[in-house]
Amino acid sequence: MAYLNSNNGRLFYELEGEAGKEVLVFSNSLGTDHSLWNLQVPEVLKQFRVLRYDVRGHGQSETTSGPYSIKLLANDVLELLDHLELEKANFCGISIGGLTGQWLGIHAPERIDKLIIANSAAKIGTTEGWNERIDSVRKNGLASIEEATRQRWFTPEFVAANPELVEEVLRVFVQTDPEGYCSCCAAVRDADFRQDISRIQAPTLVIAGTEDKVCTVEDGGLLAENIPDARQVNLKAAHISNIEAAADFSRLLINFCSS
Ligand SMILES: O=C(O)CCC(=O)CC(=O)O
Repeated sequence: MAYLNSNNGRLFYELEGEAGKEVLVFSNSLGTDHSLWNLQVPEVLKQFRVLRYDVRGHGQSETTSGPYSIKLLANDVLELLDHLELEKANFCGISIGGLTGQWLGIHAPERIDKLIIANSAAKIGTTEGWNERIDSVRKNGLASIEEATRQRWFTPEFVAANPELVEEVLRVFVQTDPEGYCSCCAAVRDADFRQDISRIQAPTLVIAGTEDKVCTVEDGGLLAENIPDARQVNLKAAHISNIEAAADFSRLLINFCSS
């Protein structure tokens, strides 16, 4: 575990695995941190080096003054790769992490080997919806939207069967710095890659959740239809599919990156 000073902000990261293996970078969703990938890492490490980090304003990464942009968040990844002298890597991002992946695929194709965009979209939500969420979090804190978040992130069946796992994810959520969260909400609000995704050259795997109401199967379809070398797989899960369908997610990811 280590820190990098990136664009005047301290970024937390962890690089694991044997030097010489290909690298897979994981980028977390809004209100989570690098621990989101705990269920993937042991399997992935059998074949890849794993680079995880906390998105700016989340976990142990610093909350610099906002609002943020996806370009800023993607440049954090490029600085991390430069710092670790990694010329190219596979990149897997979920939701806001998937937007970061799209930016990298469009603007830094020479740094991205294979791209996995999970539970994301070329445009997520509406300006009004994001502004309402920002106002509500600034006034009432993240705990005030915890229950609604649980319902968007996991199906009721998964919550009932895995209460401790779900509570652990939500514990990270309520501990997230509200200002960091709001600054990232603004980055999601302002991102719209619908006109640009056709420029992504990296082989791309789009993963969607059949029960995801935030980034739908149709949102995944728009990505898969417009990115030239993309295919889509739908998992039976809500928004946080890498946890709700962890084994299938890991298998897909590993098969795709090793093909
Ligand atoms: O999860 C993200 O990174 C952004 C999309 C979102 O609104 C997630 C949520 O809180 O339901």
